[in-house]
Amino acid sequence: MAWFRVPAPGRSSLRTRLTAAGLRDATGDVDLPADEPGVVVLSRAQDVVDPACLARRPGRVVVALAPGVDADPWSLLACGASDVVRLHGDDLRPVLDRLTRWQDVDVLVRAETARTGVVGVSQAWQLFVRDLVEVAHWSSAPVLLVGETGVGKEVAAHVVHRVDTRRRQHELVLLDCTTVVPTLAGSEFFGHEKGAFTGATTAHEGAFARADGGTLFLDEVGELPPVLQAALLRVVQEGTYQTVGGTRRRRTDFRLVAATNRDLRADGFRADLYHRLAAMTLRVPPLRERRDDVLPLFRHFLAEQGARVVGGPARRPAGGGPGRPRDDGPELSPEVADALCRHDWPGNVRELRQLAVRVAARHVGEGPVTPGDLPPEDRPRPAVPASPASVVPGDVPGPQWEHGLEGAVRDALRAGVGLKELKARTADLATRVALDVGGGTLAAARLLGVSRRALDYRTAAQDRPQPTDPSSDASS
Ligand SMILES: Nc1ncnc2c1ncn2[C@@H]1O[C@H](COP(=O)(O)OP(=O)(O)OP(=O)(O)O)[C@@H](O)[C@H]1O
Repeated sequence: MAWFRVPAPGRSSLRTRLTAAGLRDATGDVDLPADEPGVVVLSRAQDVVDPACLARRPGRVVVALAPGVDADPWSLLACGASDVVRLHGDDLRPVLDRLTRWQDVDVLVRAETARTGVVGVSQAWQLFVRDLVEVAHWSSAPVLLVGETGVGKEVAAHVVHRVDTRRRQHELVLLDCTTVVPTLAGSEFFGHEKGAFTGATTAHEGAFARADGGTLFLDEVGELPPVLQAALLRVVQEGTYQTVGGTRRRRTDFRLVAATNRDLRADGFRADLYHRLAAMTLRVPPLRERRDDVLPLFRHFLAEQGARVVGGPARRPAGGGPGRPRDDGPELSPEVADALCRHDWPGNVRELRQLAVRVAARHVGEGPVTPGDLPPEDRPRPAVPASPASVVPGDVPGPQWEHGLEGAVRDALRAGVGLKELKARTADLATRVALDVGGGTLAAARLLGVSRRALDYRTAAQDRPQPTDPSSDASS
């Protein structure tokens, strides 16, 4: 139930009218109520809104200024108010209309996320998904989704299609512009007639035709070649296209949702097309800006995997069928939860999902996910290397080799280091560790998790360190 606050005493008539409109009186609450939108009415010149309250509850509070009360609306918005309206006489409609809209948005968000298995509890995600649903449901404008790889742009495109009641009974056509082959691009977008070119043995329906009535999602739209940018602009402007080999223009009517992880304005993308696509630009926040989502998402993905793994633990059903957010995955040990929350997730939700797949494959039984369930390459680097102290004379060497030589090689390969460079780096690393431990190559080999022969081979090209502890080498 939406709420109101009228901080000034003696405004009982205002209270009575707001209560009669179905709002709950939250004037005495210590903090702004958390789950529902509401209104704070400033009815005297000396009334103020506590900015800290707004900051904790952004996106859901309208501040209403009674006649004669003045306040800077831009400062209130900057503090977290969603809107500032001036009341005229007894008319509460501007306030009530906004609250009703936000409640409708909430209902749609809850219904759609429950139906499609979209998970997100953080404030940043909630603000994003509410904006998305509002734009998608109450307008027909194109939507541009901007965000890093793996943040959920395609997931968001599905939400747009689902909540657009005029479009959802038609098709959502997904097209990844990075995979469009230039020579076939015309056919993929426009379709072709039978015999239009060699090999065109049948007519083919392109994306513009399939999306008619529905939604066209162009992923990585920044990769679209210039010639196709021009063609797309014409379709978007005129709502017509011509098939390859066709003789007449056909009509199409779709909602365009585009996604990019680059700044199209700075990247040689056609400015006129950009302005068409960017009518409603929404930024999908990266996972590191919504760390509250990490654990719910991880448990959701683990539960999905649990249901798929043959012989996986039989868990209670998710209570909603496939695609719904799941909270029936295994618990996480505190160390695992802590490690997940600390990670920066450069690959965003996709990276988290892939980790859940790897962890689900290692996890056994009904107990919590333990640190050992994380594959070695996914474990956080320990602050202090867990090397056997007995073989580490002298200083603790740097972090590059704390996963052993194999780990260092794997890290380098992942970073795209070439083979020649890799050879030089491993030789250098092996030599450095041997020097760090006082020149004893047997101790260094143990520390790096390889045989002494392998270490000798690696360091052969380098200046061989002189052992300072001959006894350690004598024992090999
Ligand atoms: N909020 C979410 N709830 C559940 N699953 C999600 C959510 N966000 C993303 N995912 C999952 O994470 C993976 C990556 O999401 P998606 O493909 O939508 O990202 P993207 O931003 O479109 O990536 P790219 O930029 O690489 O195309 C998918 O498996 C998707 O189902």
